[in-house]
Amino acid sequence: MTPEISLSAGALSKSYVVQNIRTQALSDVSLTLHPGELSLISGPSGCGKSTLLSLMSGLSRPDQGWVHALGVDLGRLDDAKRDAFRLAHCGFVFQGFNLFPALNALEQVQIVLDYQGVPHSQAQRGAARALEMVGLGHRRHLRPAELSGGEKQRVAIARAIVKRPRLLFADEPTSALDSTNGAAVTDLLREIAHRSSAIVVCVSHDPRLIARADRVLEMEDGRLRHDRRGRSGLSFKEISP
Ligand SMILES: Nc1ncnc2c1ncn2[C@@H]1O[C@H](COP(=O)(O)OP(=O)(O)OP(=O)(O)O)[C@@H](O)[C@H]1O
Repeated sequence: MTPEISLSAGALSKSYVVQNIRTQALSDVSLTLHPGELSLISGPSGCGKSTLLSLMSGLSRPDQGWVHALGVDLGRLDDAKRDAFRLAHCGFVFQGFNLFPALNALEQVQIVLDYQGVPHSQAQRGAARALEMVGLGHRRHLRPAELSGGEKQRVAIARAIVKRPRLLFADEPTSALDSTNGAAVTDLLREIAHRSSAIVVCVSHDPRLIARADRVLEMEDGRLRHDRRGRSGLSFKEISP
């Protein structure tokens, strides 16, 4: 049976201690994200967006609270099992693209399936399909130095979706892009959510992206403040402190 596509967190808190000074990055955050939607986590610098993404994706552990992903309580997994969970079910897109300079676009994407032990020709077909999905089929033989910033980010997205993850996390995926490319990348992430019924979560402090998301979660001082429908603009929920 296919597991239900679900991602929920309850009462998440996280602080960091540096040189005996404690910073409360996240305080008592609860939320449920829905499949088939692009959810945007927005808010000013330092409000806890990346920390929330990191906890929701199992990259780090909360001080308090829980995360349930695809029916799995991530807090009950040891580090090796959380790594295996992420490898199997999560895709990641970061601001800096993180592409290998020597590999062409097809190879950048294919390497993910090679690493999973998928047979070569199947991996090549899968990588080509993912590049088609992001509109880069015709650019598959180019290396990063020969691609624009927007194209590089689309290769990074193809790499993140090639194994068809149920959960896709993007941290500031548009901050290195101009507004046209930023909008195109955001639209692509939304399209991926709609087409694949994945849960797509994007962290950004770029206010221009708010109108392009299905749902906008606004953070301030480590807390969720507003939860509203972005594109329809129909519902709006104020979260009391
Ligand atoms: N590894 C860390 N060590 C110490 N403090 C940290 C660490 N990571 C985050 N913080 C602090 O926690 C707070 C929240 O940081 P976080 O990166 O989650 O915010 P953010 O909203 O994503 O910020 P930005 O938009 O600038 O990326 C900030 O005060 C930050 O300085």
